[in-house]
Amino acid sequence: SSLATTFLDLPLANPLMNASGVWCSVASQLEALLESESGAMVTKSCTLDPRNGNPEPRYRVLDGNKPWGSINSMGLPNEGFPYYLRYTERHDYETKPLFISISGLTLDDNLAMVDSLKDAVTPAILEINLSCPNVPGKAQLGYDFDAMDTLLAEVTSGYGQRQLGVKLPPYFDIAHFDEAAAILNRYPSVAFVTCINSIGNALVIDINTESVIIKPKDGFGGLGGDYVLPTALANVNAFYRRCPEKAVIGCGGVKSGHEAFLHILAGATLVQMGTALYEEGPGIFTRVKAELLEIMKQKGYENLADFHGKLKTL
Ligand SMILES: O=C(O)c1[nH]c(=O)[nH]c(=O)c1I
Repeated sequence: SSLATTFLDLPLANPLMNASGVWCSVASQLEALLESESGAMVTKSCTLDPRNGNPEPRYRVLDGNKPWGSINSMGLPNEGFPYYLRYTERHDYETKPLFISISGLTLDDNLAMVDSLKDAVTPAILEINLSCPNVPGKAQLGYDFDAMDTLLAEVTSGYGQRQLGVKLPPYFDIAHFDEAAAILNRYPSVAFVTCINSIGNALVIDINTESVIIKPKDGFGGLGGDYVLPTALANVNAFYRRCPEKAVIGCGGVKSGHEAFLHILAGATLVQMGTALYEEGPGIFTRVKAELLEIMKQKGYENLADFHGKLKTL
């Protein structure tokens, strides 16, 4: 069996990569991802200028010894767009593809970053984050369909119809899947969707301290890990069914070959890891690769195409 795949006509050794935001904010982390066995990698969502982000503690795993998931309200800390643009200029694209994630605070900031990327003519693949839930006072684009439509119209024309993708928040209503997909399908150059970002504004309470466990936003933060897997699979499959011309990248609740297999069965071409990578480090890619291969062997699948998107219904 083989994990080899392609994405936007690029060859990948395997479908596994990090989720934006995890182990990808600074050069040392990006170099560790490059050296890891991931098939691809993505940078931390960036703004035009560097940001410190929210006060700490701003990331916690829940039930520490056996983390069922995580909650975070990082607040978009990042080194600023120029830092990541410089990394795209020195990345080794022969080793693995690189995605660059942007999350501008304004439409103009997003357009400025897109314009610089277009001029840079870099092989890096643009993933526009429409779903950061943790910038106080800023509603996320993914839940404002008019704003999302406007952004995509401006960005796709600004990017000269070059292929790009969007990172979406989870949706929980069939009508919302329909509406979001209808907008996305009007932009053929949006070649992929990454589902899902964290489930926004959850609240974790510690019974011993009778307190919330992260400092920003009175403890409200994005949920990741085991808790989000069924929602992640639903969003992957919903957009896989509704956007036949686009690829879907699955993200949410992947911590072993098992969940990676489920995401691919549901329609994901690539699979991202966030919480599990945060807790285990880049060695996780070696483990999950072996686990996924083992499951494929048990089931008699030679390659990913043998089961990609082949989820059965009853
Ligand atoms: O708080 C963050 O930095 C953050 N946290 C998330 O869970 N998703 C995001 O897209 C972002 I930009």
